[in-house]
Amino acid sequence: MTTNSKPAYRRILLKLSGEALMGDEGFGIDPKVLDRMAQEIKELVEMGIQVGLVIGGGNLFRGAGLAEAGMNRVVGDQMGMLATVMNGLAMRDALHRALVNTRLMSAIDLAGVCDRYNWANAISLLKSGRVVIFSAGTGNPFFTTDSAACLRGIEIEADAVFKATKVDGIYSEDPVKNPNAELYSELSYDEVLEKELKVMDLAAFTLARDHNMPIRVFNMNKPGALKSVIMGSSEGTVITHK
Ligand SMILES: Nc1ncnc2c1ncn2[C@@H]1O[C@H](COP(=O)(O)OP(=O)(O)O)[C@@H](O)[C@H]1O
Ligand SMILES: O=c1ccn([C@@H]2O[C@H](COP(=O)(O)OP(=O)(O)O)[C@@H](O)[C@H]2O)c(=O)[nH]1
Repeated sequence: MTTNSKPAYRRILLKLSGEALMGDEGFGIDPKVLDRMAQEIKELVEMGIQVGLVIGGGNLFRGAGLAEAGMNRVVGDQMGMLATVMNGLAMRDALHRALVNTRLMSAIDLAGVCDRYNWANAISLLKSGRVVIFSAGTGNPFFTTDSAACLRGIEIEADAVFKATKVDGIYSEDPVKNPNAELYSELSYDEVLEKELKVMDLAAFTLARDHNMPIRVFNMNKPGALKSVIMGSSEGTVITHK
């Protein structure tokens, strides 16, 4: 592992899955996990890194799951998007308690709760050192927050999308099912497609590929891993054109 004394990135888009917020609970938000993540994000802000954040909603609702149970898919997706706003509110609160200036934006109008997503405002807030949380995904059903992370990452001209996950990176197979799976440190977009590795859904992935947005997958359950990858360690897996 090699690290430099200066951060390797200037502006990042960090994607946290909703499940990452629930810790060991089966549902909802674990305040201890939220506070730890807020502290880790604070460290980045103190190093001068501009942080955009996309949070999932899978700890509360997923449209596909609700549709399987009989609900209309669009309504289920709307509930999923609102779940990401709830997670965003909780994360903003944790960041404010950690004394980090943070703005919450939503792709859906929620006047009185948070700002409506606005690209120009987001850029100027990031430049002034605020963390900006992009919630409600893309604002459209049938998409995921991985798509939102790639979309916002491209829009704000982030250096890379950092996908925080529960495993150490991308493996030759699902490491939960096969503990002997091989961890990749680098992959090209084409290799991910050829090998059918499940990194994110295809819509999100092809958006990143077409706009040359590097994706780094790393394990957020490891304390300090976020700072370590930002400082240029080779932890996790990076996907680029190579
Ligand atoms: N080739 C693979 N490499 C790494 N993880 C994989 C792979 N295939 C499936 N997975 C699974 O994907 C999960 C992480 O996906 P992620 O998108 O972060 O979760 P979520 O679906 O909660 O958003 C891991 O827990 C792992 O079990
Ligand atoms: O652009 C979007 C992003 C999210 N969602 C809905 O919000 C849910 C929660 O997002 P996601 O599953 O991506 O969360 P994560 O897996 O990251 O926790 C999804 O299942 C969808 O129902 C949506 O409809 N459009």
